[in-house]
Amino acid sequence: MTFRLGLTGSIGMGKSTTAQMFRDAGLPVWDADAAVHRLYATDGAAVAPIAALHPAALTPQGIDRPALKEWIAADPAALGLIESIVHPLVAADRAAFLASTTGDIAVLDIPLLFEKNSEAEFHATLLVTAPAALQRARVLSRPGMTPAQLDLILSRQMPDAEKRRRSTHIVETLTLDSTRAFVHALIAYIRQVPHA
Ligand SMILES: CC(C)(COP(=O)(O)OP(=O)(O)OC[C@H]1O[C@@H](n2cnc3c(N)ncnc32)[C@H](O)[C@@H]1O)[C@@H](O)C(=O)NCCC(=O)NCCS
Ligand SMILES: Nc1ncnc2c1ncn2[C@@H]1O[C@H](COP(=O)(O)OP(=O)(O)OP(=O)(O)O)[C@@H](O)[C@H]1O
Repeated sequence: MTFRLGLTGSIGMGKSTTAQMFRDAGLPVWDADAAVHRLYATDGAAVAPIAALHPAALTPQGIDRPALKEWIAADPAALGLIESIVHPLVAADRAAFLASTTGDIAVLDIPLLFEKNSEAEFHATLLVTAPAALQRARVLSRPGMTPAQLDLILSRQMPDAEKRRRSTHIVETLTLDSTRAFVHALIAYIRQVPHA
């Protein structure tokens, strides 16, 4: 049995950095965002069904994300329609990854894990978090990001406090060394604890 560890966290909390630490420790990591990028790329499985719903999103490079965002902004039904195509394909990609994984622990990096109420699909969940001021400073240091844009993104994400309540494990990504030590300790802990 492969132990499924769900990894999640809000914008700028250090999810990608932490996922890389699990990779460096030798664990297989599946990335939900990367799966969606594959599905939208040329010949990706979501290209034809999404183009059938919204032809303006079709380009030679696959599905155009800005075109989808315009559609979502203009039509309240759009996101639900996109999700009804993308989510089963993402689930199939994840199932194929898990079926091909022989390791004892697999990490599944899923930005919307709690927003989509998926926690029952994992043996444990790890939330990456940081104090709000550190999160802001990290995100605002990205080129092109403004305080107004960040506030809009944060207002649409589930509050960090709610994610903290729902996760089984939490790591504060204050320094790279302390986070790496936590990652190694969590792997050792999961390997010690008997699970079905
Ligand atoms: C809306 C799209 C075109 C925006 O793409 P873009 O590259 O600009 O941004 P990105 O994918 O990083 O998303 C930005 C933010 O939008 C929010 N978001 C994206 N998808 C969803 C969704 N289905 N429900 C709620 N929020 C969402 C998230 O908070 C995310 O952090 C894209 O996210 C999309 O096609 N989403 C639908 C597919 C989906 O559900 N993906 C989520 C992973 S399964
Ligand atoms: N453990 C850590 N210690 C110190 N700084 C960190 C740590 N993890 C991440 N950071 C810093 O925070 C920034 C954001 O990290 P990262 O890109 O991993 O976040 P993310 O949660 O994946 O973001 P997003 O959800 O926006 O993609 C990085 O530029 C990095 O400098």
